[in-house]
Amino acid sequence: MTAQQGWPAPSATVAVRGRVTVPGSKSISNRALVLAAIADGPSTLSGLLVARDTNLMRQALVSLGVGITEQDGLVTVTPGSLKGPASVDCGLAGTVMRFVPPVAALADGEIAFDGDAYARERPMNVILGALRALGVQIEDHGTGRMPYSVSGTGSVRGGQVTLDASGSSQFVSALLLAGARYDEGVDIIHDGKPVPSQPHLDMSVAMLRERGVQVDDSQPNRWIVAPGPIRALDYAIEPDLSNAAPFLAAAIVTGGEVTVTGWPAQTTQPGGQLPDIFTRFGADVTLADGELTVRGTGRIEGLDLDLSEVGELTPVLLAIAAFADGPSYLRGIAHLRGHETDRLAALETEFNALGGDVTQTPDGLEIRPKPLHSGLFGTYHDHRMAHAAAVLGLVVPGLEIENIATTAKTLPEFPELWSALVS
Ligand SMILES: O=C(O)C1=C[C@@H](OP(=O)(O)O)[C@@H](O)[C@H](O)C1
Ligand SMILES: C=C(OP(=O)(O)O)C(=O)O
Repeated sequence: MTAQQGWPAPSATVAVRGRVTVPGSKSISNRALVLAAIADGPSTLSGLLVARDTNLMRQALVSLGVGITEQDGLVTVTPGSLKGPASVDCGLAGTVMRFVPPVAALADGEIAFDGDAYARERPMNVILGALRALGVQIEDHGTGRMPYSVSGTGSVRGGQVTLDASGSSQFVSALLLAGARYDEGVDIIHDGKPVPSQPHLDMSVAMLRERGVQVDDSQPNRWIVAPGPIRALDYAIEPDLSNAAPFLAAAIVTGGEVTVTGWPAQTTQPGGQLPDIFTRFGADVTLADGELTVRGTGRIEGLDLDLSEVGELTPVLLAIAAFADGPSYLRGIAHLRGHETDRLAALETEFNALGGDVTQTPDGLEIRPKPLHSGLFGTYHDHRMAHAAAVLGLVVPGLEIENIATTAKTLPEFPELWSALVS
C-alpha cells in the first residue's frame, strides 16, 4: 500500500479554533435501545446516534421481533414478542456482541450471531459461559468465540453467576441490562483482576434505575438485579464525549481553543474525566452553560495516567502525549488488547512507524516524545486509531490515514467535522 491510498489528514497551519457539536453517545444509545426493546411499553429516543454500531443494534433488535420506527429524528422502540430463528450481524461492535445474547436468550427459538473477521478475535467466552450458568443453551462449537448461537425457550431462569470480567466491563453490563427480565433476576459476582471501565458500569446501573429496576451495587464486585419489569421511558441521549476527545485534543496540540456544545453537567460517560485529564496535560479547561472549552497553552506535560476506567480514551490521549515535554505512562489498559484491534500493539506499531518511541508494557503504553515524520497511519478497522492519527496529522505534515471510513463505527461524519474544524 502506498501513502497515496490514505486520507490526507489536514495539518494545522494556524492554531485550531472553533466549536463542534458531536452526535449521540454510542454507549448510551445502545443501552437505551436494548432497555427500550425489553421494556413494558414503547419508548421514544431522541439524539440517538446514527452510526454503524447503533445501526447494527437496531437491526439486531428488529430481527428478534422488536418494532423500531423513526420520524423527524425521533426513534420509537416498541417491544415485541422475541422470536427465532434469526441471525444477528455484530459487525465489530462490542455492545452488540455482548449485550444482545442475553436478550436473545429471552427469545423463543435460535438466534445466530456473527460479525466482522476481527470480531471473532474479541473475547466472548466469559459472557457465553455466564449465560450457560444461568440456564441458557449456547452453541459455540467449543471456541468461546463468534460465531455462536443462542437457543431460547422464551424465558431464562437467571440467579447467581460468578465470572471474571477483567477482560471487559461489557460482560457485566450485558447481564445487568437483561437481568431484570430473568425469572430470578441476576446476581453477578466478579472474581478476578479489577473490572475496567467503571463509568460504563455506572452507566448501566443508572439507566436501569431510571427505568425503575432495582439494582444493588453496594458491595464491591457484585451487582444484584431484582426481577421485574423495565419501565418504558422517553429518553434524550447525551453527545458522545469520547468522540469529542479528538476535537478538544486539536486545541491542545496546536495551542488553539475548541468548544464542544451540549456537554452534560453530570455524566456516566468516561469522557466526563476529560476536563481533569486535559487540565493535567496543561490545558485551560472551562465548563459553563453546557459547553466545554479547552484552550491549549503551548505547553503539554508528560503524565502518568491510570486509564483503567477510561480505556477507550487511550488512542487520543497518546496522540496528545506524543507532543508533551516529557515521557508519559498510560497504565491499567491491558484489556485494550481485546478491543476493535489489539490497541496496544497497533498504537506502538503505528506511532513508531512515524519515528515515534512508544513501548507496550504488560498493562499499558509508554511514550517518549520524538519528532514525527509523515507516513501512512494504519487504522486496523478501529475508529479511535483514526482519531489519534488525525490529532497527530495536525502537527505532522503529510500524514495520511488508511481507511478513514472506519470512523463510521461511531461517527460517520468524522472526516467532514474534522476538516470543518481544523481547516
Ligand atoms: O459498555 C460500553 O458501552 C463500553 C464499555 C467499554 O468496554 P471495555 O470495558 O471492554 O473496555 C468501552 O471501552 C467500550 O467502548 C464501550
Ligand atoms: C472499545 C470500543 O468499542 P466496543 O463497544 O466495540 O467495545 C470503543 O469504542 O473504543
